[in-house]
This record gives sequence, structure tokens and C-alpha cells, in this order.
Amino acid sequence: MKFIASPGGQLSGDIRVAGDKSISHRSIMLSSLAEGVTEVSGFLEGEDALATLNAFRAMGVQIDGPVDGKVTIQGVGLHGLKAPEGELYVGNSGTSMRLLAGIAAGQDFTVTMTGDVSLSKRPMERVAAPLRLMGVEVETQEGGRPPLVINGKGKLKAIHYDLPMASAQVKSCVLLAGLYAEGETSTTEPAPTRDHTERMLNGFGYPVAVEGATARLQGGGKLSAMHIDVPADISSAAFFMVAATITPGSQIILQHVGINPTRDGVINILRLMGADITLLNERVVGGEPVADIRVRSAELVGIDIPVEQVPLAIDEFPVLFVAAACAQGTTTLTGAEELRVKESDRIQAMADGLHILGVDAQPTDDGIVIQGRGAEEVVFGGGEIESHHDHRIAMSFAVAGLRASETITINGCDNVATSFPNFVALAQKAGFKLEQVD
Ligand SMILES: O=C(O)C1=C[C@@H](OP(=O)(O)O)[C@@H](O)[C@H](O)C1
Ligand SMILES: C=C(OP(=O)(O)O)C(=O)O
Repeated sequence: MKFIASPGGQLSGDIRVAGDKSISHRSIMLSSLAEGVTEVSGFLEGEDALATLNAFRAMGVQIDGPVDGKVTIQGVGLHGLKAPEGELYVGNSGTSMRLLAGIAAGQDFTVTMTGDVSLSKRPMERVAAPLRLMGVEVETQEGGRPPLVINGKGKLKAIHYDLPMASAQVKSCVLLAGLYAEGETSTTEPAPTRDHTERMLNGFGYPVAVEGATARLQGGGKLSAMHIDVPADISSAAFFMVAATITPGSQIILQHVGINPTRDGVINILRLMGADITLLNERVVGGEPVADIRVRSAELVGIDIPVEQVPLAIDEFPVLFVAAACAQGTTTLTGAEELRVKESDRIQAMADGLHILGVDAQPTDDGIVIQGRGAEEVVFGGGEIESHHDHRIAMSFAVAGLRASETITINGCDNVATSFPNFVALAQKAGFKLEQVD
């Protein structure tokens, strides 16, 4: 499937973007392991979250829905999962594979997980290594790639794990395995990463103590069912935040967006660049901070992105590069080598696409240097872009269409359905000139 982004458009209105992907994954995982019935609302009906849902169904959990974002999960308790009949196919979803690995480690059966072409290239040694320290036999393909085979061990060894990289997936994998360990399991991260696992475990009545960079839990407790209201995903909202910012005369309100401080780097970085972003009705919903976000168009300036913001905005860089192209001056990103091992090599994929559209973007090992063209009325030329089947690359170039002189064709957009299935419809409603063609 292709996107055709025609030049022009202006954003207005109030919209609610798709449910938070990270929280949706965890809502299925933790409610399946809980005792009692959990109801989830606002669930992301995207392929990644559905991959997690189907994996737990395959391990014997009764799950009804999703219907209009509502899912009901009959928890089976920490020890109630059953061996799946075949392999668990988790599609494009790194979060499913890496978090499930931690849960599978504590079962008394073997789980084999496979993924699509993109996921099959992504590194899994980062979860295999700590799980082996916990006493589990883990198999990967050459280079630590999937399929990932976890020979569940039942009772695990508790460990302290110093994360070699800032990764919420690795942290969560170790903490989830720690539910099945004897004694205290703890993680220390080199920089703050999203803390949805810690917050949601506490919400399910399973204490996780967080002190500075270290999170700790005791194995052998229990989770008690609760209601989960999943906020809209700040990572999906980011496309509209940048779109409204770079398109003169725009104003948009994004409703009920999760603004967890471990996820708000996109707001901080855009504000440093001069964006006009206001948080309205700030509130806490189910242990997660939420707000309506008003964005008005603004002139941006290039910046050196503070390195401490990198893990807090890790999924938003593709669209932040589009913002940087629309700024006056140079924007420099460093410390973001993790972008090279996402659904695509996001540094190279964005640099290649920006070049095609006439923007000077020089990739480096751990970031990029973008020469903003904000002084010009039209920032991007037209052309044909490869998304590399990466949802965030596809949506980022759709945003570029708002400041382009010619049509931008974006190839390989099917995977937008992994995180934001109604992106095109919402973008059209908000004022993008965007079509999708098969
Ligand atoms: O824990 C999570 O839900 C996620 C963590 C991040 O990955 P890393 O842990 O690899 O940084 C992020 O890129 C991904 O989209 C979701
Ligand atoms: C990196 C992402 O997801 P995952 O790691 O779950 O595939 C993402 O959604 O940008």
C-alpha cells in the first residue's frame, strides 16, 4: 500500500489518536497473569498490540474483544498459562517478543517466537543475555536474531541487571522474569526509559520499588485484576504535533494523550525548537499522567538535541527530523544509535528520504545533522520515498507533504496498521491532503 501526500493542507479540530501501544501490550500481559477479570478500554486495535493479545490467547487465556477499544481478560494467575500449540508469531512487534520472553522464561514449557522480515533482523541477544543469567536456556539464530526459543524454567534465579543500553523492553523483560524468581530481581538503567511496566505492576497490586535508576521487585507475589484506561499514544500524537507546528495557520487539540515524563521528549524537544504547545486539563488516569494537547503553528529553529531527551523521544525522531528540516538553522542529534535497530535503520531511512526531497541530512553513527530550510516557504520537493515497511517512516513523510511543492509518494505503508490503523482517516479529517492507494 502507498500513501500519496499532495502539497498543502492546514490542520484544525479536536482529535483523539490511537491508544498507547506500550500500555496496550502491557495491559494484556499483566491482566493475563493476574487473578480475576480485567477490563481494558482505549486499547490499541493495531497489529502489534493484537499480536500480544493473540499470543496470550494461544497460551490459553480467554480474551474477549477488542470491540471499540474494549477488551475483557480472564486472568489465569502467574502460573496458569498453557503451552501454545505452535510457534507464537508476533509480526512486526519488538515489544511483544522482548517482553514475552521474560514471561515465557518463568513457565514450565518452551515458547518459540517468530516475527516478520523486519523483526527477524532485530537484536534479541539483549534479552537472551539476562535471561540466561537467570538460569534459562535461550536459543537465537546467528547474530542473536529471531526466532527466539525460550525453554521456560519455572523457578528462576533472581539477579541484579545493569542494562547495557537504555531500553524499556530489556528492563521490562528482566522485571517480568523476576516475577518468577526466588528473591529480589532488580535493574539499573543508564538513562530513564518508559516506566509503564513498573507503574502497571503497582496498579495490579504488585509492588515495584523505584529509586533513582533502579527498579526492584520480589518474586512469587500475585497480581490482582483492575480496570485499565489506555490513554492516546503520544508517539502517534507526535505526527499531528509536528504537522500543526510546521503548517502556518494551524491549530489542533489532541485529546487524552499520555504525557508520562518518561515519554514526553517530543514535547520538550519541539518546545526547545520554538513550538507552541500547551497542555490542558492535566490529570492522572489509572496511574498515568494524561492531558489534552493544543498545538499552534510556529516558526522553528534548529537545535542540538539534548542527549538526555533521546530515550524519552526514541520513537518520535523520524517525525522530529521532518520538524528539523522545517526549522531555521542546523539540528544535530547524537546518542541515538538505538534508532539503527528499530523496525528499520531509522537514521538511514530518514536521511535517504530527506535527500530525495531536497534536504541536506547527514547521517552519523549515532544520529544525524539536518540543515533546516525553514527560511524557505516550501521546504520539501516531491518524489518517491521508501518507508522500508516502517510505520513511523511512512507517517513522517506523510507529514512532510504539508510543506512540499510537489506530490510525495511513500511506498510500503501497510505497517502503519501496526501502531496507528486509522492514521489516514484522522489525518484527512484534521486537514492533510493524504490518500492511500493499494
Ligand atoms: O517498552 C516499550 O513498550 C518500548 C520501548 C522502546 O524500545 P527499546 O526498549 O528497544 O528502546 C520503544 O522504541 C518501543 O516502541 C516500545
Ligand atoms: C520501535 C517500535 O516498536 P517495537 O520495538 O515494539 O517494534 C516503534 O513502535 O517505534
